[in-house]
Amino acid sequence: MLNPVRLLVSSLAQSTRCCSGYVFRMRFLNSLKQDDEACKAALSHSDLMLFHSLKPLLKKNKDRSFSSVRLQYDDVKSLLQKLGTDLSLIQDSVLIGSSERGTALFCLDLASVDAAAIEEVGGAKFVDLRKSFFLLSDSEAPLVAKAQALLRWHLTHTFCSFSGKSTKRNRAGSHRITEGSEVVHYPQMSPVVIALVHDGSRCLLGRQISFPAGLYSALAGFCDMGETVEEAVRREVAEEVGLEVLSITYSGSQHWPFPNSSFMIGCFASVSPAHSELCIDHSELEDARWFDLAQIQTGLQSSATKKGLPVVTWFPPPHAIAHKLIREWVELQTQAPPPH
Ligand SMILES: NC(=O)C1=CN([C@@H]2O[C@H](COP(=O)(O)OP(=O)(O)OC[C@H]3O[C@@H](n4cnc5c(N)ncnc54)[C@H](O)[C@@H]3O)[C@@H](O)[C@H]2O)C=CC1
Ligand SMILES: [Mg+2]
Repeated sequence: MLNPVRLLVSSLAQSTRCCSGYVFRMRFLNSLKQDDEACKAALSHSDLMLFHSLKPLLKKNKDRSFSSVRLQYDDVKSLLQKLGTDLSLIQDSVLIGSSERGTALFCLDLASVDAAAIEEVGGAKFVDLRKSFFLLSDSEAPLVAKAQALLRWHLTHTFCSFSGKSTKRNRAGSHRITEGSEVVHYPQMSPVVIALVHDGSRCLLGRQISFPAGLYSALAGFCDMGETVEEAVRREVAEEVGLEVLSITYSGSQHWPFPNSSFMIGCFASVSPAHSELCIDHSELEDARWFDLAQIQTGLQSSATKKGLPVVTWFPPPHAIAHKLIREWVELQTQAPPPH
C-alpha cells in the first residue's frame, strides 16, 4: 500500500504545480491538520524540535550564536531507545511547520524523560523560553515560541471546561475534541493592543513596576470582549495615561508568548500636542514619559543596566514589536519631507 503522506505530497505537487513552494507548504500543512492517517505517516519522516517541561533544546554554534536542535524522527527514536523510554511518547508530537519538499516539522515535550540525559546525548541544553527567545535569531524565535505555546495549550487543556470530560487531540495537535461529543477546542490566544503614542515631535513610553530597571516600552493592554482594535487603543491610552487619541494607524502584529499566548496588534496613536499632559494611573504604570527623537536614539543604543551601575533608559529588544514600533517612528521622523 502507498504511504498516505507520499500520496498527499504527489497529489498536492500536481495540483499546485503552477504555484509557489509557499502555496504547496500551506496546503500540505492544512491537509495534515485534517487527515490523521497522513499526519501519522508524515511524523515518521519528519524533523522534530525537542522541549523539556516547555523549555526548548538549544545548541551553541561555532560563531557563538544559538539555534534550536532539530532531530530526524529516527534519531529521536534512537535517543528514546538509548534512554530506555517508551517510544509511543513520540505520538505526542505537535505539528508546527514543513519544508517546501514536504518534510513536516513537529515539536515534542519530553518532560517525562531525564533532561540531563537528553542534554548529554544531544550535546545541547534546555533553556527557559524567555532566555531562548532573545538568544535565537529573528527567524527562529517565533517558531520556537509558537511550538511552546501549542505544547503549553495541550498540557493545560486535557479536560473540557464545560463538561469536565477528558479531551483528545487530533494527530496534528491543531485542536482537541471532548470525548464522546463533537465539541471542538482550538488553541487560544489573547488579543493585545500595543500603541506607540506620539504628538508630532515626541513619543510616549511607560514602564510597569515589574519591568527591569530603566526599561520603557509602548503602552499595551488586553482587548476587552466586544471591542474593536481602535476602541481598545483609545481605552488603554485613556486608562493608563489620561490622554485622548485622535487617530490610529496599524503597523504590524506579533505572537508574544509571555506570560501566555498574546496576539499583539501594533499601532501608532496620535494625540494633540496641545493636550499632551499626562495623568498616569499609578496602579497600572510606575511611570510614563514623553521622549524626543534624540532621547529615543540614545535609548535604542542602550541595554539593561548592569548590577552596581547607574540606571540607564533602554527599550525592548529587537524581537519585541514595541522595538519595531519605536524604530519605525524614528525612521518617520528622520525621513526627508516629501517635495511640494
Ligand atoms: N511584545 C512587546 O513588544 C510587548 C508585549 N507586551 C505584552 O502585552 C501584554 C499586555 O500588557 P499589559 O500592560 O500587562 O496589559 P493591561 O494593561 O491590559 O494590564 C494587564 C491586566 O489586564 C487584565 N487582563 C485582562 N484580560 C487579560 C488576559 N486575557 N490575560 C491576562 N490578563 C488580562 C489582568 O488584570 C492583568 O493584570 C503583557 O502580557 C506583555 O507581556 C507589553 C509590552 C511590549
Ligand atoms: Mg498596560
